[in-house]
Amino acid sequence: MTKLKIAIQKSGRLSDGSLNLIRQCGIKIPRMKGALKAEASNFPLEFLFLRDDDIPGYVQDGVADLGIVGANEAVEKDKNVDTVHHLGFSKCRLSIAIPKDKKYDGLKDLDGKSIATSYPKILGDYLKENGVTADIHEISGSVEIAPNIGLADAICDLVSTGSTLMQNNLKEVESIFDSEALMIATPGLSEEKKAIVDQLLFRINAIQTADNNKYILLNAPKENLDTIINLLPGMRSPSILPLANEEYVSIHTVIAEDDFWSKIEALKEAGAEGILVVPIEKMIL
Ligand SMILES: Nc1ncnc2c1ncn2[C@@H]1O[C@H](COP(=O)(O)OP(=O)(O)OP(=O)(O)O)[C@@H](O)[C@H]1O
Ligand SMILES: O=P(O)(O)OC[C@H]1O[C@H](OP(=O)(O)OP(=O)(O)O)[C@H](O)[C@@H]1O
Ligand SMILES: [Mg+2]
Repeated sequence: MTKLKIAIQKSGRLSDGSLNLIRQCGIKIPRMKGALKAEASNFPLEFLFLRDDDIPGYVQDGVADLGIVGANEAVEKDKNVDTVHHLGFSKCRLSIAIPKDKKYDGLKDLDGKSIATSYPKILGDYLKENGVTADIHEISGSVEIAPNIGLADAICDLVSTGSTLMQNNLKEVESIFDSEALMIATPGLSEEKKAIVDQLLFRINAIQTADNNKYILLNAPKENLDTIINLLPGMRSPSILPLANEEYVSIHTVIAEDDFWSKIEALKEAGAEGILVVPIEKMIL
């Protein structure tokens, strides 16, 4: 039977998100501690647990058919791989930062300076596009320490909350690349393998759609039913159920998480009561 091999990060910022996604897809991974390979028991998928830096290369070469990596790593490694899905977790940005007490009036201030980074390609392309000539000093980790030990004038590294920059007396001056986890694939997979990728993507889409929506239940006075229904753009139209109190009905529908908070005041004003918002596990449109 054809099986797909998927490379995921062994341990680090992508591991939990990758494993959670696979589990939410209903795929069981019997993982032995320390094992670098595992096979799903209920889906034609084999897992390789690797360093994230190696994943784009392994996917290009077909050692793995699929991989989950940050967009930052996928673009930096510049391998011949297809992006098959944006996964929406491990969101961060690649930013240039300088010592907090240094003046900064714009990119031209970086001319002639040295910048330490683990992302020489993304940074190099960005500087070139913006006509800045700086010396890129490649280091593989703990980049934020560089200005404090006289290794470079500035850094270019991943930022999420900004707390690592703050702890190292640095300030973010340019955000140059937005990243999130991507699913990448070897170009030209066989039809059998593509069919398995499609099954996996079907499940992932159902989870992502569910995550972006909420199931909402509320009681509404019958006299304001039209107003309330107009506030609730359901998948098709809301379900209306009778209640013991005949002046009220119960409305059930699905609403985008983002919409919910913007509609809540208007719903209450129209007399909606007993509003329940329930997470959805899977949603197939
Ligand atoms: N602070 C963060 N918040 C969210 N996502 C992040 C953060 N830092 C990194 N990432 C994303 O997670 C990926 C992996 O980050 P991590 O720090 O685990 O890498 P690593 O130390 O290179 O791991 P490895 O040992 O596998 O090489 C990054 O390439 C990026 O896409
Ligand atoms: O803005 P923040 O929320 O502070 O996150 C940014 C930090 O997170 C990542 O490192 P990580 O903590 O994964 O450690 P690593 O350097 O060992 O990869 C990244 O390289 C930054 O240093
Ligand atoms: Mg790495």
